[in-house]
Parts: sequence; C-alpha cells; structure tokens
Amino acid sequence: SYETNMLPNRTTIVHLFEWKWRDVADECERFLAPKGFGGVQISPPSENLVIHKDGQRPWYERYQVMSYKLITRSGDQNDFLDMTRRCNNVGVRIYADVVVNHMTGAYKDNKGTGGSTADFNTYNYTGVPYIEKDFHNPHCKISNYYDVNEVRNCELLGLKDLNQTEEYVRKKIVRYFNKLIKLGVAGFRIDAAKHMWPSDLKEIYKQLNNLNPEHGFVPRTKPYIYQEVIYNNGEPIHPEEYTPFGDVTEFRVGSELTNVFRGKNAMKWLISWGEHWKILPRESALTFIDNHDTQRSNDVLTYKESKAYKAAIAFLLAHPYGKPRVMSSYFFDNSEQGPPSDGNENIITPCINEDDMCGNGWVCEHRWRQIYNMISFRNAVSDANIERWWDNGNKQIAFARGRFGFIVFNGDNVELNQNLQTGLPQGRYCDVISGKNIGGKCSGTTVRVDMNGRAHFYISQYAEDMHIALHVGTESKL
Ligand SMILES: O=C(NCCCOc1c(-c2ccc(O)c(O)c2)oc2cc(O)cc(O)c2c1=O)[C@@H]1CCCN1C(=O)/C=C/c1ccc(O)c(O)c1
Repeated sequence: SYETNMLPNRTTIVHLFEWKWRDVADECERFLAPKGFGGVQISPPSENLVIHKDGQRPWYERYQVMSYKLITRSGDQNDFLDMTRRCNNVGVRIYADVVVNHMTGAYKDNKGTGGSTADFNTYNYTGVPYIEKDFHNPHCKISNYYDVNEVRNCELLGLKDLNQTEEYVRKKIVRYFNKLIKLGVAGFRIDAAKHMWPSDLKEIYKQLNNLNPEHGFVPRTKPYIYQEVIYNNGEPIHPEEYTPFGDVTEFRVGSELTNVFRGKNAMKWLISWGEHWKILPRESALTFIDNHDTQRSNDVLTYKESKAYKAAIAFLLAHPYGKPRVMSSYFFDNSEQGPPSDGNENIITPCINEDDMCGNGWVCEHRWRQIYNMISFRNAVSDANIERWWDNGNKQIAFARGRFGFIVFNGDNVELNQNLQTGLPQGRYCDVISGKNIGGKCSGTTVRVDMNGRAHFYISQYAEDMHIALHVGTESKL
C-alpha cells in the first residue's frame, strides 16, 4: 500500500476543481488546515488548448495538453509555488492532476493558455516539443474497449495519443513530474492511466525524484501516486494491472453507495462494505462518491441530491475502507460548462459568505458542515475497527469506530427511535451533522452517553439529514 504523505492525523483529499492557485492557497490557510483536511487535488497545471464552445470555455479543455509549461487559467509557475509553499506550511498537501496520455484533439484554433501553438494535423507541438514520431503510429481511434491494444495505442476521442514506450516521450514526462516535485507537490493523479501501458507507467514512476524536503517532507519520500482507471464490468483492462506501482481510483465505490443511499439497495448490506463487494483491496483504493467527470452523468449522487449525497459522503468518511477524496464543485446546468468566469474568460475567485459557504457560482461542498465535520470525525477515529454494528434488517444502520466515534443512519421511510450501545466514554456529545460544539453548547442535537456507553437516538424520516455522528474530538465531545 502507498503512503499518501499527509500529516499523521489527516486523512482526506478535497478536489478543488478548477480553482486558481492563489485561491487554493487562501483556502488552505483559512479553512482546510483548521478543519483538518489532508490535501488538495488541483486541476491540471500544464498548458492546455483554449477551446470556445457555445460561447464558453468547456471544463475539459484542461485535459487537452499543449505543453508542460505551468501556465493555465489557474495561474502561472510563481502562483503555483506560492500555493505549495503556503499549503505545505499549514500541513495541507498538493496532489497534481497530470495529463500525459495525450495532447489535444484537432480543433479550429491552435492557441494554448500559455501562448504555445501546435499543428494538430502534423502532430507538431512546438511547446514541448513533440513531433509525429512521438505519437502512436499508425494513428487510430479507440472504438472498442474490449481491445486492450486499441485502448492503449489509439486515440481517445481523437486526442493525439503519445507513445510512452519511446524514450524521448518518457523523458519529457519524467521531467514534467520532477518539475512539479521540485515545486513541492506530494503526489499525482494520473489521468487516463487506463490508456497507457502499465509497464510504461512503472518505468516512468521509477525515474521520479523524492519529494522536496524544503516543503516539509521527510528526506527520501516517494510521491503518492493514484491512477485513474475506470473499470467497466467485463472490460479486459483491470485496475489490478496498475496496483503493483500505485493506488487506483475505485469508481465502483461511487456507484454502489449511490444505489444504497438512493434507497435502491438496503443499507443493512453495508455490514460487509469493502473487499467483499468485489472492489479493490482497501490499501490500493482511492475512493470517492463523485468526481469531475461522473458528477456530469446521472449515474452517481452529487450536490444536486444533497440529502442522500451528504449521507453517502458521511458513510464513505466514517468507514475505514480506502483513501477518500471529496469533490468540491461549481454549479453547472450543462455537462460541458466551465468554471464561473468574468467577461474576459478569467476564472473568478470564490467569495465566502458570512455563513462560511461559497457564493458566486461555487458549490464548495467541502464547506458544508455535514461534510467538513465528517473529515474531523475520520481524523478522530484514525484506524479503529468497526464495532457494535446495528441494523433494523432494512434501511437503518449504526456502527462504532472503536471507542472513538459512532454514526447512525435512517434511510427508511419510518422514524428511527433506538437505544444503542455506542462504546463511547460517558458524557454529552454534539451531533456534528445537525450542528457543532460552539463554546461548550451544541448548536444542533445533543446526545447523552450513559456510563454503560448507551445512548438514545431519534431520526425522523423527514429530518433535514438522515444521519447523526458523534466522536471524541472537541468538535463533538463536550
Ligand atoms: O463526450 C465526451 N467524452 C467521451 C466520453 C468520455 O471519454 C473520456 C474519458 C474516458 C471516459 C470513460 C472511460 O472508461 C475512459 O477510459 C475514458 O477520459 C478522458 C480523459 C481526458 O484526459 C480527456 C478526455 O476528453 C476524456 C474523455 O473524453 C466529452 C466531450 C469531450 C470531453 N468529454 C468528456 O466527457 C471528458 C471526460 C473526461 C475528462 C477528463 C478525465 O480525467 C476523465 O476521466 C473524463
């Protein structure tokens, strides 16, 4: 299993999708560090093609690479270093989303966010430089996901497919990764890893430098690598091909938990959550409910179904399986819509309202009390086992994490009214879902645990949230 390089009592990554580097740095200092977040996944920092579609900049332009220059709408190399310095200073790590499977598709304009140009027809990318020999030949498009050679050697959607088996291409990619390592990142999200040969990736990772001790990393620390491998039932390419040299994004967590928290599958089955559900071994799994891509399909829960979404996230964070990442989005009503921007196509800075939530187009799920309070729950319970599982045989469940935390869910269409054994030390606790401990008083529900660890729980089927969570950290225990 792979070390995430987060500080000891931090556990969770937040994906600040499309945020600017200066805004990430501000968020690290004013919110993420105080709330105990472990790290930030940032959008691809490499120069991308400027795409105009229906009068807007579609979000996926950032996955069409023009060069490895650190110039995007999120900022330039100086902004990047400012972000890593300030975030690492407060113990929040930076994980870069890196796109090295391909360059761009063919497009009517050929301008990059850093001014680089390219001739797509002759596969000539002057900003790197790459020329035709650096791409897979003969050129072909992926049409059959059951042909492993096609998936690796052909173009995804016409995106020019680099040949990572070629020494020159490997060198360019290694140099790009090592530049980011020198600039203080803690690791990488390898975009479209499924479309690259495992042997090539393994060879590339072997040439990566250790993390930069100037950013607070212990000398000789390896970057944390998690690889995007979307597994669809029956496809010949399996995530296990990639786990010998890095972690893998476990998409099935999002789809399975969506089924349960949308009520399609009884919650009681979650007693066996984990490898028993035919998902990756927990030490290799980067887990999430939704990501920037899947949140645009209707296949998984997102901020748009907020009650079920908050409960699914709470379960993800309360359960020891995997290394979780939470999504932080901007509002969108069409699937190609890019981030909130001004009249000059500049991404606008999220504004923070007096209720600590974001405004001007940003959802900022990570600032929802029901979500950030579960980050500190996960930190507080650390690696304690699941104990004292209870369920009503259907859609009401509860479980403890050792003697450090306890969580109850009511997904039924009847009230939950139970006296349960929590295993927690005697005392009064604030439910961190309905409120928080403010100066020794609970702004939401207060739960008394008696000397035998028992407590009474009531959750109406009409309640704003379907769950209650308690833990021994100061956010909860009075
Ligand atoms: O309809 C679309 N795409 C076809 C279906 C999604 O296929 C894509 C997959 C993909 C999807 C499913 C798979 O099983 C798979 O092996 C690959 O990975 C990508 C990775 C990229 O770096 C850039 C891309 O354009 C894609 C992509 O289009 C729209 C319009 C173009 C971009 N796009 C999108 O929907 C963009 C999606 C996208 C972008 C970045 C990602 O990291 C990602 O996972 C998906």
